Amino acid sequence: MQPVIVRIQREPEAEGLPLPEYATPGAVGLDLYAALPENEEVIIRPGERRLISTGLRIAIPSGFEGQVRARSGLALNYGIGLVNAPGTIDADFRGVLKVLLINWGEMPFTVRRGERIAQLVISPVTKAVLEETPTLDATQRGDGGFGSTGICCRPGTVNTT
Ligand SMILES: O=c1ccn([C@H]2C[C@H](O)[C@@H](COP(=O)(O)OP(=O)(O)OP(=O)(O)O)O2)c(=O)[nH]1
Ligand SMILES: [Mg+2]
Repeated sequence: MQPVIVRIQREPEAEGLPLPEYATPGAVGLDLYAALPENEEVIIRPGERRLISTGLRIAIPSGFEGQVRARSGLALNYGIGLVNAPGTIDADFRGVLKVLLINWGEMPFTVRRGERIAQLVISPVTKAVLEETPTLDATQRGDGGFGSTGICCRPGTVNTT
């Protein structure tokens, strides 16, 4: 796999923090660090959402996108997710990358400087060219969706519980 170069710039708030990094050689997400001031913590109460800065600006090359994804450990242990999961980082975005956390759990969750709050996946994307047409080709699925093949079970079986 040929790595793609993503240029990154730190704001003063991110000085002293590690750059986002892959936790293991096979990891696909770069862990993102909260760039809160040293003496400031953010408490997210159950049901609340908070925007946390990474203090970083990045330039994703054209043909790629960034996806901000939740960390499953925070989700499992504290109910912490992303309101806009996954967050979309456009290739032309040059603002400060931020993470929109939400507390789906039962306990207040505290975010402190330097904590790994989410992960950034860089993915290739394709651009669509829309062609308007009066008819579309027929398919086996047709208009079916939203559980048309069966809600929970093997296709064609009925959930009786
Ligand atoms: O979790 C996120 C999601 C987005 N962004 C930044 C990068 C992205 O390129 C920009 C716009 O995001 P999006 O297109 O999802 O939001 P929008 O509501 O459509 O805003 P806009 O009108 O600016 O596109 O905001 C973040 O920093 N974090
Ligand atoms: Mg947008």
